[in-house]
Amino acid sequence: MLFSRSTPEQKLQSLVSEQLATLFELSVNQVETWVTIANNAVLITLPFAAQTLHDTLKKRIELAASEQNLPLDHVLIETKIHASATKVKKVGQIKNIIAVASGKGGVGKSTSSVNIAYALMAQGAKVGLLDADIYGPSVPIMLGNTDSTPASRDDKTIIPFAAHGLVASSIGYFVPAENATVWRGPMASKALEQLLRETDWPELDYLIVDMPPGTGDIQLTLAQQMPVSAAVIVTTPQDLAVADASKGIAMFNKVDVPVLGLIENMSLYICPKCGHQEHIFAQNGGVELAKRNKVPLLGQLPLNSKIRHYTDQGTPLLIAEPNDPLSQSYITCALAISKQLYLQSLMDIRIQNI
Ligand SMILES: Nc1ncnc2c1ncn2[C@@H]1O[C@H](COP(=O)(O)OP(=O)(O)OP(=O)(O)O)[C@@H](O)[C@H]1O
Repeated sequence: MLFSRSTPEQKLQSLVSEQLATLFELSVNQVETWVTIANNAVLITLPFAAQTLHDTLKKRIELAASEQNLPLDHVLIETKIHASATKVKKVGQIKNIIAVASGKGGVGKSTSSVNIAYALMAQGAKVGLLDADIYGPSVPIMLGNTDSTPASRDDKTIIPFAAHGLVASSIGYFVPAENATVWRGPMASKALEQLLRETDWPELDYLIVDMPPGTGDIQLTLAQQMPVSAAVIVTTPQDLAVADASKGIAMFNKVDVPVLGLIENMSLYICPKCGHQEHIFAQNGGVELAKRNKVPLLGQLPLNSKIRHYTDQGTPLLIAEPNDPLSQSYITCALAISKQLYLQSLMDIRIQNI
C-alpha cells in the first residue's frame, strides 16, 4: 500500500511479532495474535511452555525497540496452555494427556517420561506423571518414593504423590509387578483407566503417561480409552528399536492420536576421559525414522551414566543438576513437545472448520 504510515504502536506490534517469530521459528502470522500493546506496554500471551526463553525474548524486544527509537515501558509474558480436543471424555482438570511410548522395551521410555515431566515444569507448566507401564512400573524408583503408600481423602479418589513439585501415580503402587505382567488386555486397560480417572489430579497443563512398551492390544486399547491429546515415541537409533518405533507411530495413526515426534535416546556415547564419540546403538536411526514419517525429531539424548545414575537413585536429574547440558537437552525437548502440541491443536481446529 502506498503512503502507509504506521503508528509507533503498530511498529511495536510488528517488532514484537518478528522477534517472536524468529525466536520460536514460526511465521509472523502464527504469532501476531499473541501480542497486545497498550500504553507502550507489551503483553505476550504464549500458548506453550517456554519459560526458559522469557528473559531472552524480553531482552531482544527491548534492544530492538531501543534501536528503532520506539517507546517501550515494559514487556510482560504470560502463558496460557489450552486444552486440546479429544475424542474421549476429559479427566477432571487435566488439559492435555501426552502418551510416551516405545515399540521396543528398555529404550529409555520411563527415563524420558520422568525427565520430560520435570523439563516441562522447568518450562513453567503444571505437570503430572502417570506410570502406566504394567510390565515394569519404574516411576516410583525413579522418583524415589517406593515406600509411599496410596492415601485417599474420601475413599473414592487417590491422592497423587508429590515428588519435587511433580504429582505422580503409578500402577506399581497398587499391583505387584509379577501379578500385572500376566494380566490380559481388558484387565490391564480397566485398571489403568481407573487409576487415571480415580486419582485426584490437581489442575494440570500436561499429564505425561509412561505407556507399557510395545504395540499390542493393551497399548492400542489404552490409546483409545484414555483422552490422549498426542503421543511422543522414544527409540534408540538401532534398527531393531527403530522398526518397533515405526509400529508405534502406525498404531497411534490408526487410532487418530497425533504423534508429536520422536526422541532418540542413547544416540551417542562420549567418553568422559578422552572425548571419543561412539555410536553404540548405531547412528541416526531415530533421525531417519522421523524424516520418513514426516514427524519432528524432538530431541537426542546421549548414553550417559549421569542419566542412569540419577534415575536409579530416585533423584531427578533436572532437580539435582538443572544447569547440566543433559538437563538443558531435556528442557529444549520439553519446549519442542509443548510447541508441537500447540501447533497440532491449530491443525485440529482447521480440520474441524473445513
Ligand atoms: N540416555 C541414557 N543414558 C544412560 N542410561 C540410560 C539412558 N536412558 C535410559 N537409561 C537407562 O536404561 C535403562 C532402561 O531405561 P528405562 O527403564 O527408562 O527404559 P524403558 O524403555 O522404560 O524400559 P521398559 O521397557 O522396561 O519400560 C535404565 O537403567 C535407565 O537408567
